[in-house]
Amino acid sequence: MAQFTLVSGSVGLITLQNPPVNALSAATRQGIVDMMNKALNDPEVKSVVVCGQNRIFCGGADIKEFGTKISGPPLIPTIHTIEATNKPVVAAIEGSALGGGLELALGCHYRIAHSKARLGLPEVTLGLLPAIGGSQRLPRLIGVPAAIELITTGRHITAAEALQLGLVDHVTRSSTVDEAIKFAQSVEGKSLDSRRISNYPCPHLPDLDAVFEGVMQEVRQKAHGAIAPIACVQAVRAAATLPYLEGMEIERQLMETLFTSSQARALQYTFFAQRAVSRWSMPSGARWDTSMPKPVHKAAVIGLGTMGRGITVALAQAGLSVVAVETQEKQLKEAKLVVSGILERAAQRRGMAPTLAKITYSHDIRAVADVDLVIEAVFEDEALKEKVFQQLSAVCKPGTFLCTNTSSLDVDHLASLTHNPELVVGMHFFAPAHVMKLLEVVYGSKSSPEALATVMQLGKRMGKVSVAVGNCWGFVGNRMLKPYMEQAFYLLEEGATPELVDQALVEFGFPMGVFRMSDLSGTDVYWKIRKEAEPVGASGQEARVRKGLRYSPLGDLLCEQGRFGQKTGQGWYQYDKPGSRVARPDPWVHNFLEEYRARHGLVARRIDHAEVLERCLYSLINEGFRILEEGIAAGPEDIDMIYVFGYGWPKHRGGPMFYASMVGLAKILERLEHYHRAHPDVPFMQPCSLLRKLVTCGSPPVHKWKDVIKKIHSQL
Ligand SMILES: CCCCCCC/C=C/C(=O)SCCNC(=O)CCNC(=O)[C@H](O)C(C)(C)COP(=O)(O)OP(=O)(O)OC[C@H]1O[C@@H](n2cnc3c(N)ncnc32)[C@H](O)[C@@H]1OP(=O)(O)O
Repeated sequence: MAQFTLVSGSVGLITLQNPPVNALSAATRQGIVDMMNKALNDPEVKSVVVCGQNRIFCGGADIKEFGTKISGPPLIPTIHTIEATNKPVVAAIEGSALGGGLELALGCHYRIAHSKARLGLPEVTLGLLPAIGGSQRLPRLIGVPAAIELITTGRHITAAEALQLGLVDHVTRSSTVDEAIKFAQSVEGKSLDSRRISNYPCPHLPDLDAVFEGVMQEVRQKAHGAIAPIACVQAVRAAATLPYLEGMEIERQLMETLFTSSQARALQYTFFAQRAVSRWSMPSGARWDTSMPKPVHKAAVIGLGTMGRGITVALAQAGLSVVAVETQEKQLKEAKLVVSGILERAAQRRGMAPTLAKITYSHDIRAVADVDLVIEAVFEDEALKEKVFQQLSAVCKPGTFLCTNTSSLDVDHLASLTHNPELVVGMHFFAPAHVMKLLEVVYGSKSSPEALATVMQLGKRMGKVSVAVGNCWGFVGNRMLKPYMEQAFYLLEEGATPELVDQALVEFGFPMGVFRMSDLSGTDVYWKIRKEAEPVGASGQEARVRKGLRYSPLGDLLCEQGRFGQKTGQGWYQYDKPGSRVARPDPWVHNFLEEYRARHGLVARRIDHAEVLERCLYSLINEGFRILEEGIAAGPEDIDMIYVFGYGWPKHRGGPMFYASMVGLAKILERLEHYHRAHPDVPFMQPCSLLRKLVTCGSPPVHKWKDVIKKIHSQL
């Protein structure tokens, strides 16, 4: 797991060997300890270079070992030995030096990085802190403000930025290991007194208390309830105020709390789940590793509204040639300006030339005749999309994949209008499409494995977390959102205010609550969908009943007042002016709710945050179990990644299905039964049979659910 070689007569080269990323597993740590002892005790060795096999220095601690009983030696004593030795030790950083890997490098006397290397302390993203001395050494080396920023965000930085910060001593474009060996030889026998970071005083900051107070406030606000960023600030504060060894003790204590926390488990689950969803499968048995994607060099976007513009940017940034089609001349001109502006600003930020030349604009759909893949992004109107798909099927070259950006329309129906339904796939982007990480990739009953593989690969090229899901109303994300929103309306009927519901959800960790979110995206978006699904007043239904089931018309009544949310300056909240982002509670809404309750004989009661969370979240989770049972999502990880990357579910809670497993499936079942007894006319509260089955099977951990689902399907 680590190899020792004597090179150039006097340099001990220690190579970490644990593919794919040389993570610091127990065996690798043992290897480092043994090889370092060998090097430091060998009189022939005058200097040491540490590097990683396969051009990657080290991806940090082995995340798979977290949550198991940790064996193997700790690294802190060895890092102290490295720092204290009189033989110069040089870290040769290629690929990545992350987490524990960078902490090891910080214990070395010199760091030489390849120009393409990436460095960072991303422990916070796993619910931890850099606890191999990183929280104490980094601020001593690069100063408190820069260290806080890197440690609390977990951001990976380039070698150039690392050089600028003083994190590395030299950046090279040639062989890093060769340079490190030459350099190590050049400093053999020289004093290392000025190279031991733990001896450095932390650079002085005037008004330290005020700085940390401000930082803590900012970090708390961004953390949405995550505890690791707070602990990171506390650890850096210890570095800034205490001698090194006392700071190390604070680092250890903070880590002890974080290491076993449910947040760390959730974040580590998310790390692996994000990677697991790329290994997709279809109910037919087709899989990611047996289905070949087709190359896509040139793509087209049809419709240049907000979504189409974002998709055009995402495709261009992924390096594709794009044909952007918009039939309305004014919209086309405006889109061109907006797309160019976004690409120019992004290129400026990255110090690169913009990719404008890759986009051609047209108002004629025939311009897409030679593209490999089309993404239709016209207005969410079934008749309009039908027409576009018929046109596309007629004008595109044979074999062109036809994709629809829809949030709820039937992919199979659109496919049925084309000559080759096997080439049709849904691509549900989230606004803004060039920013949001999630892409729901919807395969229809006729979509070929090749089509799905192609679109999943395209999603990866665009930097998306792409999740393959089956075709049903709302797919996974919006389908689960329906019961969540429905419960929020019922809570208003029963006595809650939009502020109370939203506050409970924000305290849970969402960036905003359901009503603020609805105002932001436009209250009329779901109004339109509701009107289509359940026409108001059809067959003389009562206002609060649809098809014999409970219905809340509150959202419809709000829209009838022209209160479409932020864009109109009024919705569930009031805003200073249309488009303003500052939401304030609105007495008009409170009055509107009171009048509504009075009209329907409803008596307001006190509703607490626990009830809001149980009703909104458990009904959403229940629908998630139905989705798993029906095979619309292949596993709980797929649902969780959709919610984390597309719907603002707090990452430190791992996604709704992981959260359910942490709460306890028996408790979720018991509460759903309770609410269903109280509201038998709300089918979303009726516990799904998969949930019952899992509870009967002893509530297995989330990674075992697939086995239970498979068993259910094989029994059907
Ligand atoms: C014993 C107790 C010690 C306590 C120490 C506490 C202090 C230190 C803590 C840490 O160091 S925590 C770990 C910090 N490191 C990270 O967060 C880095 C995580 N990895 C990445 O960001 C990326 O993987 C990468 C290194 C940038 C490489 O990216 P790339 O896109 O090239 O490959 P991936 O698909 O992401 O990964 C390939 C493969 O490797 C697995 N993997 C990656 N990193 C780790 C790791 N640190 N531990 C275990 N496994 C890791 C990853 O899951 C992939 O596996 P498969 O999914 O393909 O099976």
